[in-house]
Order: sequence, then structure tokens, then C-alpha cells
Amino acid sequence: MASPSSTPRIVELAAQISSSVTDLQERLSAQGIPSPSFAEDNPKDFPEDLNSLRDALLDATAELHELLLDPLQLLYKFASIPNMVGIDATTRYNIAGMVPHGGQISFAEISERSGLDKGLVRRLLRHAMSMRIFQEPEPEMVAHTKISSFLSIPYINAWASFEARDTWPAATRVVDSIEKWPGSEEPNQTGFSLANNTDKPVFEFVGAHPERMMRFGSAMKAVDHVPGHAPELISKDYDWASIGNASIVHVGGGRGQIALELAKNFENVKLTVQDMAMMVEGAESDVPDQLKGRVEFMKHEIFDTQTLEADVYFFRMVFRNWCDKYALQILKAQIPALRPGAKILIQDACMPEPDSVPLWRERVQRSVDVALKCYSNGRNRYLDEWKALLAAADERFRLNQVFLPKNSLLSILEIHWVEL
Ligand SMILES: C[S@@+](CC[C@H](N)C(=O)[O-])C[C@H]1O[C@@H](n2cnc3c(N)ncnc32)[C@H](O)[C@@H]1O
Repeated sequence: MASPSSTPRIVELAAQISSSVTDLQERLSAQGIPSPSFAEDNPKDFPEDLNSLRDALLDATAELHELLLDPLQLLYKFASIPNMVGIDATTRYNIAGMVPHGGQISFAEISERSGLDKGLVRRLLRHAMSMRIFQEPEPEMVAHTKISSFLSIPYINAWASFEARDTWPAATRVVDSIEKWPGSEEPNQTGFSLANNTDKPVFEFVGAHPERMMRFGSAMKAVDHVPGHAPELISKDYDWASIGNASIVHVGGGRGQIALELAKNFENVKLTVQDMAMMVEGAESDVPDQLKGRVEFMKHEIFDTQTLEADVYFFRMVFRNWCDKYALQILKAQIPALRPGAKILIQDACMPEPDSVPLWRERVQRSVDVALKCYSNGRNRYLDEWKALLAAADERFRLNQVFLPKNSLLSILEIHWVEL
């Protein structure tokens, strides 16, 4: 991108980085937070109030780094194919779980415990170390970094394994699926279908494979760590107090993690979580005593006619899994239960226009969008696409407001049901 000033871009970026780093470090010191490092015990997360400074720094450092790569190197960086080999091996053998926290373990011992050849362990782990996963504090010994320590959390290991064993093979077949089924909106005509040689939609296929189900479940839990996705944010993301004594149906609400968070913070609301049978089975037993009676579960297929009358129907990260053909069916299925004044709240991505948000956040959104295509022919929608979807479903769906909470990747669309 040409700079309007005569200062070369790399010099401009370096100056911006220097002053922003000084500012960042001062603010970290003022809060008594250690400066970022790869040390195992270094904090994983930055305080929220430093987010915009961090956004600016991440974009500036990435731009400087990418300006200094030649085209082949830049393409190679993004292709990153061999990186997945190291991540697959590390997570499949749960090597992060073998490394003692605050201690070290030899390549030889990892070889013994994993059954992998010692030379191969050294080779794969040194490759992982080049990505800051593990470190070699002395020859032949492996210790944690902040990154590998994070990977040692069992559900994070399972999520990374999900990316390597489920997403990666499916991603390699997305373009094949586009060639084979041009324009398809079907959830069983995807990269995932081709990679797994199945004609079943992803949830059905995974449901029949417990090991994969476990990886998928972990991936859903790991999404909570993506900036702006933490379940605790849900209470701040929308003015729930404004809906008063409300009944909420949380459609596709999984095992109720979000519903429990809402019930905990807003004592006037009562929630019914609807999801597939295998998802809601036994979920009620996780409801703490003090919330019992205010969070209930109900087996409900998302395309079936809604049978519960409520004040609010809440969909979180649901529509993204479906192309318009099916998203329309889901919306229309709610209509028989809707009474004037009922609200539909949709919490999902509202895709940023290019250059409207920090690039590193835009990259996350666009990667998720492609992953959705890869799994179910789903998609992240732009605001005009949401509006068109609602209008096509029924003119009585009126988009009232769109909230984009600060630091969130998920918007909330507040839709009113208006009798004409
Ligand atoms: C991406 S998850 C979102 C879960 C939850 N709303 C959250 O935000 O954590 C999508 C949810 O849709 C549910 N789902 C998918 N297909 C469904 C169907 N046919 N009927 C009911 N629920 C379905 C899944 O079981 C899953 O809980």
C-alpha cells in the first residue's frame, strides 16, 4: 500500500511499533503484569483494556514482517502445510502432557513413552520448537514454553488434534467439493464429506464416531479462548436486564454453558435449552442447585416447528453452520410460536468489510468463514446478507438493532417479530 507521506512505509511502521511498545510496556508495568515472553509461566492473556494497543501492534508488526518477505516466502508462510505435521504428531501422542511443568524431559524418554523413534521425536519436536511450541533448554532436553504449556490442557490438546486430524484433511478437499458440486448448499457436499468419504452431514457423521465426537466437543470448548468468544462475555454483550422477567428459548444451545452463565447473572430470566437428543441427554445434571428450575433442557430438532412460546429466541453460533436454504427453514420454523413483541436474538459473526477492523482479527473471521464452508457449506454473513435472509424468511422479522460489542468477533442482531 502506498504511503501518503514521503517516509518509507517500513520506517513509518518501525516508529509506530517503537512508540506503541513503549506505551504497552508502561501500561503493563503500571498494572504489575510481566512483559510478554515465551516462558512457561508468562500470562497467556493480555488485559482487555490493552486490546486496541495490542491490535495496532499486531497489525504493524505483521505488516513489517510480511513486507520483508519475498513473494515465495510469503506464500510459503501462509501455506504452512508442514506445520500441521508437527502439530498432529505433538497432539496425537499428547507430548505436551509428558513434559513436566517447570521441569524437563529428554527426547529419549519421550521416545520411550510415545513408542516413536528417538530421531523422529527430535526431528518433529525441533520443528515444533521453531513455532515456539516447546524449547530445548539444554541439548536433548525438552521443556515447556507458554504455548506448549497451554497445549498440555487436555481439551486444548484435543482441539489442536481436531484441527490437525479433522479440519486439515477436510480443508484440502474444499476446492474439490466446489468442483464436484458447484453452488451446493447441502451440508453433505463439502470438503469434509470428500475427506471422510461420507454422505452424512457433519454432526450425524461425528455423532457415530465417539473419538471424533470428543475432539469436536473439545474444539467447541477451545473456541471459548478465541478473543471475543468467551462465554463470560455473554452477559456484557447485550442488555439482558432490559428484557425483564423473560422466558428465553436458547435454540441450538448445546449443553447449556451460555444459558447457565445468563441464569447466573440475571435472576429474572428462565431459559430452555433446545438441541439434538445426544447433546441434551444428561445435561440437566450439570445445572447447579441454585439455578435448577430456571435452566431446563429439551430435545428439539432445529428444523422442526417451534413449540415453545417465549419472549426471546436466542441463537448463538448456529446460523453460521447453515447455508441460506437451511437458515431460512430454521427461521420459518419459529414462526408458529412467535407472538407480537417476541424477539429473536442472533449472536453470530457479522463479517467486516475489508479494512474496517484490525487485519489480524479480519484474518480470524475469514479463516472461520472458510472452515464453515469446509464442514457444512455454512458461512459467515455480511450485514446486508443478514438483512436479505430475514426479508426472505418473512417480512414480519424486523431487524431492530445490531450490537457489536467491543473486542468481540460476534455481533448480536436484535430482531423483533411484528404482526402486520
Ligand atoms: C456451533 S454449536 C453452538 C452451540 C452454542 N449455541 C454455543 O454458542 O456455545 C451449534 C449447535 O447447533 C446444534 N445443532 C446442529 N444441528 C442441529 C439440529 N439438527 N437440531 C438441533 N440442534 C442442532 C449442535 O448440536 C450445537 O450445539
